[in-house]
Amino acid sequence: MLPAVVKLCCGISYPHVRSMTGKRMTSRRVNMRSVCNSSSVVFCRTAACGRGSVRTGALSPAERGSHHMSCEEALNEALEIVESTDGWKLDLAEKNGDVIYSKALKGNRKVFRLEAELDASPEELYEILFLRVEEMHRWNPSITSIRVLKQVGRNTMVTHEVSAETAGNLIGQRDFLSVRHSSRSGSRVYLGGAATRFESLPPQEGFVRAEDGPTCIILHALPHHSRKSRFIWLLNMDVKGWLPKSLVNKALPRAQLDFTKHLRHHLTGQTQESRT
Ligand SMILES: CC(C)CCC[C@@H](C)[C@H]1CC[C@H]2[C@@H]3CC=C4C[C@@H](O)CC[C@]4(C)[C@H]3CC[C@]12C
Repeated sequence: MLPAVVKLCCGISYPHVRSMTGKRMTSRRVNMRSVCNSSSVVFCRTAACGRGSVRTGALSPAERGSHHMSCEEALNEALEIVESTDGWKLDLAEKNGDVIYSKALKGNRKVFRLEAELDASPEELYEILFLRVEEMHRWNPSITSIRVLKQVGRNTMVTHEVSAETAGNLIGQRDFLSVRHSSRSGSRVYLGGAATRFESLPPQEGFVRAEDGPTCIILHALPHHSRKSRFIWLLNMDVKGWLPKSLVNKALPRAQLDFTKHLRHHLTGQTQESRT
């Protein structure tokens, strides 16, 4: 009952989600769910009543569409995809050990799973990738800006992201409107995201609004290393616009490798800073 109420009052829709997998999530992750549940309730209450710093208001039934998903369902959906064992093919393998696997979901949408090892603890990465998400454009030239439009507690936020128009990016500039959510299970940190609609920020003129998610990042500490993590990132993106699939499916894993490269570079700077 509660999830249904949550979804109803949330006014956040994930139109593409169900058509993609054709099923709903089961509650496998008991401890994670309880963390998520509490924050999504707060989130939805705030969204529906317009309390908090940004008034969102409730979306009209037409805007809402017929498919709803709560933040936690989106994260679970992404985890289900990333942890599935069938259908993955090696897409790219870098000399430094970074690998990307890809898999076609129903509807022939390709998703990508990057696996890398990073010199930072899950906690440090959580700080960089979630708490300080608005600073990402400073160290990642693929991103022009990220704004937190709404923050609900520590674990959930609505963000607007604009990707950069860089020479290496064959796809062109995009903007995204996502709900982002974090949760933990022991020493693991999960970051989830999915495209959403937000009344006060309809698609912008001159921008192609792409849809990110359901997507997730899993951060977990490597055994016997206090400052090393395994970084697993599911990229599940509909870039929209008329583009050949072959081009998109080349650009997306490239974008993942670039992201990881910039993140590493940023981490090196941070380590030097903390030593001086
Ligand atoms: C190829 C073109 C279209 C897109 C290139 C830019 C892509 C790689 C950028 C644009 C927006 C970015 C996302 C913006 C916000 C977050 C939330 C954070 O907690 C983890 C990283 C994550 C999920 C970023 C991953 C990289 C991202 C998806």
